Amino acid sequence: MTKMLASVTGVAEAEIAISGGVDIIDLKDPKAGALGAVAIDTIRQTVSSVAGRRATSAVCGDLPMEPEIIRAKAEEIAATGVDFVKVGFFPSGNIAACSAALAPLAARTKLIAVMFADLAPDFEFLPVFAKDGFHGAMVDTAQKAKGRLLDHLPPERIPAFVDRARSHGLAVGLSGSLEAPDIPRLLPFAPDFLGFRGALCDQSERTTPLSAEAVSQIRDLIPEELQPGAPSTVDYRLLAARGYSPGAVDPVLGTDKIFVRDFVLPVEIGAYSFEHGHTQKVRFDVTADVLRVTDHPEDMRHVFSYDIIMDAIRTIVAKGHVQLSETLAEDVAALVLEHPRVMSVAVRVEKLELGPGGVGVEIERRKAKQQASTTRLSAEADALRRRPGKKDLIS
Ligand SMILES: O=C[C@H](O)COP(=O)(O)O
Repeated sequence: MTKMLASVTGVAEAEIAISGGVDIIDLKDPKAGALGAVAIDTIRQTVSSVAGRRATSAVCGDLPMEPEIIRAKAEEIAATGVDFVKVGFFPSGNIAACSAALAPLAARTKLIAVMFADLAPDFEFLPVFAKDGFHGAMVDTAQKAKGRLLDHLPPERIPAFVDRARSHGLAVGLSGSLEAPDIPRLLPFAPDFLGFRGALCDQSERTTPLSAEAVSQIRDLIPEELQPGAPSTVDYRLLAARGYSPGAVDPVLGTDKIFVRDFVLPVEIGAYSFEHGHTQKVRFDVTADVLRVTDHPEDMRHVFSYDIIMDAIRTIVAKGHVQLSETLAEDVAALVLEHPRVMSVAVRVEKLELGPGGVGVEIERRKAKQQASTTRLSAEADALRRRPGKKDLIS
């Protein structure tokens, strides 16, 4: 289950975050750069105030990539008792040396390597961090005024980071000026946590104080793990809004058609040899029948984002050459139908460079009985309640 990390400046904001249901309290000074460190005493006071009610982390700062500087700062922060120490790795020839310098500390403290989507991150360092004992790796953005995570690391490139980190046993975090509409687009990658600061502040201005209302709105978009023994009064309509438990949705509300039209991408596709080794323009038209969760949609909790459809298409296309239009259509339909609120989907795949206008295929696929997913969720919920206490990678 993906957890929510909130970057806070100290005790007062930590309490706002805890009250809003945040899972990880991250100490950071948003006025001191992308990874601005807060004073050691502030970290100590906040860790003491949180007193184990939540996991805690703290950043080392935008430090030069000098092994001894990095090691000394990380040791100092680890001594405050935080659960995780976040170390920023900026482009340099010294990354491997900095990672190695932290290996002794990594043996006794959970270190998170922070890479930056807007600074051409080299994910070849992920196995290096793992070798040196890091607990996890995350991608953030360094230049907060220059776009969000997905502007620099598009959805189709996220699996390269997540899968690579996971294959080396690293916990995975995603952050970088994330906003509410980013959340349903990132949850399918099942990161261990999503990190926020800007979206938790008034006017999304990360240097202003944390807003309880903003924290709550972001929290509501990330399904919380049902705590063992939690009361059964889970708001299934809200879970449905996040793509869970369609069975709990009021059948009277019916479905809406969410569509993507004339989405043209360069695609490596075709069975003929002359179609290999290059791309051709392919137009996608997709219409999904999505269970409604309210007749008064107010925010991202209540909608199914068409971005999810486009991300699904981009992710499939990024995998490489596809022989048949039919295969491409089936793959897109299957990925869109994975979303629990999608009941059926029509997919049209059209090659635009081969025929008089276009040639291709159109399919419609319906989800297998929705009871399966409802049964699945209630079974999951029951299992979570019974579970004595699952060890999370981030906990
Ligand atoms: O990981 C948490 C970061 O502090 C995210 O900050 P941001 O949302 O302002 O990019």
